[in-house]
Amino acid sequence: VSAWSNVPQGPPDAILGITEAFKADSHPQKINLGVGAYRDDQGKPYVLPSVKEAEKKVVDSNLDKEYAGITGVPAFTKAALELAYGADSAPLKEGRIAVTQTISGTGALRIGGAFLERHYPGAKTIYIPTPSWANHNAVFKDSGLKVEKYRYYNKDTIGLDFDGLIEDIKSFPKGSIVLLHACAHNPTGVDPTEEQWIKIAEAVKEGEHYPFFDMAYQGFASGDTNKDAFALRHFIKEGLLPSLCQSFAKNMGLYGERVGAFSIVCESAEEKARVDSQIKILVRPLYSNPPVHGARIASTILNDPALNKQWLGEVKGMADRIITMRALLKSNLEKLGSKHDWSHITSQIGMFAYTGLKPEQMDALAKEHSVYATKDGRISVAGITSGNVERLAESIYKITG
Ligand SMILES: Cc1[nH+]cc(COP(=O)(O)O)c(/C=N/[C@@H](CC(=O)O)C(=O)O)c1O
Repeated sequence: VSAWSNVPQGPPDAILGITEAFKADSHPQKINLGVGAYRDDQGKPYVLPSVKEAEKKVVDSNLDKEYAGITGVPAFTKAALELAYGADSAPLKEGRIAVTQTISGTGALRIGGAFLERHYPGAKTIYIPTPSWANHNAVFKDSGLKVEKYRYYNKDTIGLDFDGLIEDIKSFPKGSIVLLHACAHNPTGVDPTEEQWIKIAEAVKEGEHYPFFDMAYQGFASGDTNKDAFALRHFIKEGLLPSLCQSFAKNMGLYGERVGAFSIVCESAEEKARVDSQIKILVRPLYSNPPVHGARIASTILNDPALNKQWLGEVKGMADRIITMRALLKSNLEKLGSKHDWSHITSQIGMFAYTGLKPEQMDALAKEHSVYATKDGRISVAGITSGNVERLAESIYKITG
């Protein structure tokens, strides 16, 4: 008998499975609002011109294909830190930030989870928002951490449950690990205001909790990379020593190149050296060292002033297109005479809109209208175009009135 006869059939991935269903649909105007990947106004994947330019430079430099170090391409990780923490960041200038290149954002979360599981002095439990990115739970569980939740989203106001969030953070056992979405919360698109972030930092500091940031959308939320890094940089100004997971999948469109970074702000350069040595010991038996091509593209963009400027313009262009599609969807729903308040569609930020539609309504959207999105009512706004927004609004209106 085969060794695998008792392997059970597992469920399709909540997010990536939507694309399978979309592909199977033959409707000529089908719409895919599932996976959080940017599309242009023709509904096509977008390779940023700055990325094409940078890739040409990389290829023309005839680099070898030798192994990168365990922590990846140094010119990339150095520039990734500067993008996130800011050129004038104190810990950065004092050489106190340990960093490794990772297999995109998921890899950063996994390395971070595994590092905390192995070295965190407190309880090996991580508190994640309700709701959070569908994959967070499995990433941290598979890292060996216990996953608990804190209140984040208020379904009545379709906004932030700020009081609940603060109450929960204050109720955690002292020194708990708290996962925070730095910007463009997935799936709700609801972010704390800067004033609320200041209060969240106070609550985290008061409880001596450990802040673990997931920043998968820097620049993609507001169109301004510095603005989107406000929470992370404020926590550091307050003397907190966070971990950070970065992804260049969305803001550079490097989805399939798997470019990311994981960093830990340490108390001193000496501590950073010890932490760095343990990160290497953790990465080496996992995948030894990361792929160089995507990191070389990202590093070329970040380290070349002209390309960096061009890239920032392109990121802002993506963010602006999303903001325009939010406004178009809302105005189309209103034009149809919908009685609902759709202001959350434009007040939310980043790749996703949390519509408030129920799972059975999302099912009906797919079955009756060939509009595909995840059951939780999240739609990837990037999938909306000026060509499909009217049909989308009609479909939602027919279901919600
Ligand atoms: C918050 C968050 N963190 C990390 C990731 C991982 O991205 P990576 O490609 O590993 O850099 C994603 C991806 N989110 C979209 C795609 C996915 O689910 O993989 C999504 O939510 O659709 C996130 O939304």
